[in-house]
Amino acid sequence: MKLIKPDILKQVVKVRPANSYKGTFGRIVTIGGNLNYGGAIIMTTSAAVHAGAGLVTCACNSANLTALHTIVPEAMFLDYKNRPSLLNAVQSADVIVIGPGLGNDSLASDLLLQVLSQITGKQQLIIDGSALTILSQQENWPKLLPQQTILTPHQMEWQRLSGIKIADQNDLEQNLHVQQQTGATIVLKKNGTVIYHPDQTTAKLTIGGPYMATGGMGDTLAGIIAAFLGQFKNSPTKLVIEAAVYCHSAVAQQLAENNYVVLPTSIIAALPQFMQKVVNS
Ligand SMILES: NC(=O)C1=CN([C@@H]2O[C@H](COP(=O)(O)OP(=O)(O)OC[C@H]3O[C@@H](n4cnc5c(N)ncnc54)[C@H](O)[C@@H]3O)[C@@H](O)[C@H]2O)[C@@H](O)CC1
Ligand SMILES: Nc1ncnc2c1ncn2[C@@H]1O[C@H](COP(=O)(O)OP(=O)(O)O)[C@@H](O)[C@H]1O
Ligand SMILES: [Mg+2]
Repeated sequence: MKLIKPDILKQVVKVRPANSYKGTFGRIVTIGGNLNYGGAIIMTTSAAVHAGAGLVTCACNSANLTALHTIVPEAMFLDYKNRPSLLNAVQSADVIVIGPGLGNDSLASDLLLQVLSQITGKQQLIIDGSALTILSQQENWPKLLPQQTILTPHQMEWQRLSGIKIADQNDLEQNLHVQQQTGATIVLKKNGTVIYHPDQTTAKLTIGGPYMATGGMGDTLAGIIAAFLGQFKNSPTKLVIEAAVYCHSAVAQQLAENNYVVLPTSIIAALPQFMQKVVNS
């Protein structure tokens, strides 16, 4: 299996062209954040903004509006119960993230199914958090996935989806067998995250560590992947996803030199400087 090396960042993160504008760097819609888990979608949204996404709209429970705009005023807001506006925003997005803090009530599963049926071949969809659990409850879920879907399960979410017990998830063949039924990219998150690409190649992360074991860490990764996909369109999707996964843990590892625990919000704040260092190096 390929190990993801530091030079992945230089291959993907490029100096911005002078004649660019916000539309050049991707329209992202993030969907999630119920009454209890507003922080999750705010972190996803903020991570996408700080990782360089051009325009980010967050669709969540309206109770989260003030917090969202206080933490990340660069993001736009949509009430996820307002179906026409949500579908409109989804239609014009380059990348959609669904799931962080979405919860698993009937509104949540309705939203997921509607988004799944609406995505076109030109868009990329990242399914994370609660949306993975909802997906695992659907009959023949692999067939519901549009082209260019990225699933970002932690080990329990992957167990729910694949039926493969956490203890057996180091078995590449078993994971590939399920992945092949989906056509999707699977980012199986753990200490030593493994990415299963649609062409059945795999790539392993060898950085990051237990200082990352904090709620919101995966929500943040989903936002970084979305931002990278939205803006680095000249690189192959495989490399862009690998670079995003590497970047998340590389920032964490750097912060861990002086911090016992690395907060997702600290990673988010450090992203712009970290990415500039990549292009300066
Ligand atoms: N601040 C917030 O609003 C937060 C909201 N969150 C959201 O909460 C929802 C539920 O997600 P959770 O992941 O907490 O709940 P899940 O029920 O999906 O997963 C947690 C369960 O899985 C088990 N588990 C086993 N291996 C694991 C592994 N490697 N990583 C994580 N869990 C493992 C845990 O012991 C626990 O029983 C998601 O929508 C998520 O986005 C979480 O991200 C935490 C922070
Ligand atoms: N011990 C660890 N070593 C390396 N990475 C870790 C460790 N613990 C957590 N992480 C990383 O943190 C993230 C956790 O994702 P997830 O469980 O979905 O978080 P949340 O849903 O709370 O945002 C993943 O990217 C995972 O790889
Ligand atoms: Mg998660």
